[in-house]
Amino acid sequence: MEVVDYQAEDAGEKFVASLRETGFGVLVNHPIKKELVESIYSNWQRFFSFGDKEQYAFDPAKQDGFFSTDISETAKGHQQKDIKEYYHVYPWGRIPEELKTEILHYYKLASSLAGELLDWVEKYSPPEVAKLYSEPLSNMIMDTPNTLLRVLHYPPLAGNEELGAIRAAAHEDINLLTILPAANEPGLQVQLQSGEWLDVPSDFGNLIINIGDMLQEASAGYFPSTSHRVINPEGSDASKSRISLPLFLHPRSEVKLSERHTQHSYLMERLRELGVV
Ligand SMILES: O=C(O)CCC(=O)C(=O)O
Ligand SMILES: [Fe+2]
Repeated sequence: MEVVDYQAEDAGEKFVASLRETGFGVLVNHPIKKELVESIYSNWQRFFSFGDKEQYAFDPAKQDGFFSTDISETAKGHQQKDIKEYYHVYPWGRIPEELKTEILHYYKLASSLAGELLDWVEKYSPPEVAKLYSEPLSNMIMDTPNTLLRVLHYPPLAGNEELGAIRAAAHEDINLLTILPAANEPGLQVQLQSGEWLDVPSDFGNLIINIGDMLQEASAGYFPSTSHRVINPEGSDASKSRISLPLFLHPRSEVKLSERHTQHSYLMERLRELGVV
C-alpha cells in the first residue's frame, strides 16, 4: 500500500485512489503531531494500568466510558471476544479529569482534518457517485454529537487467552470514515480482494484512514469498507501492551445516507445485527 504525502500537489487524488482500491489510505506529513499522539498513549497507558477504571464503567444507554476485557466486543461472525479494553470518549460524555483537555484537543483536531479529507473524497468521486451524496460529505459530520473517539488498550498476552481469540477479529467499521494514528506496536492488517491479509504501513507517525460502511452505503459501494484486524504479537513482543486511537466519524443522526437509510436507521440496523441493542 502506497503512503501518501499530505503536502504533495497530488495528495488528494492519490489518497482517494488508495481508498477506492483498498478501503485504506495512509498519510505522512500530516497536521497531527506525533508528540501529541505519543503523549496521549502514555497518559492513557497510565489510566489503563493504574486508573480507577470501574468508576468510569460505560453507561449502557449513552455508551460513554470504560469497557473492560470481560465485556469487550465480539466481532460479527466470531465466537471469541477480542482481547482488548477501551474507553469511549465523547465531548458530552464522562472523561477522567486529568486526561480531558488533551484528549478533547485531539478530538477537535482530528475531526477538523476529517472534514478536509471528506472534501478530498467528494472532489475525487466520479460525478455519478458524487450526485448520490445527499449533502456535501464534510457537512454530514458538522456539529455531530455522534463521532466517537475510542482509546484502545490491548493488554500483554498472558498465555491463557481463549483459543482462537485475537486482539481484534476481522471486522468492518460501521461509520463514515475512521482516522487512526499508527499504534505504538504493529499488528494491524487489511484484507485484499484476493482474501490475502496485508500489513497496513504502521510506522509511528503515519495516519491511517479507512472507509466505513456508511460511506460505502452513501457511495453505493464505490468506496469499499474493507475487513481489517489486529493480530497477536509473538515471542518477546507478547509481553507488550498496544495502544491505539481510532476516531470513528459519524454523521448527524438525521443525515440521509441513501434512499434506504439515515445515519440513525443504519446504525440501529447494524447494532441489532451485532446483538448490542
Ligand atoms: O487497534 C487498531 O489498530 C485498529 C482498531 C480497530 O480497527 C477498531 O477498533 O475498529
Ligand atoms: Fe476497525
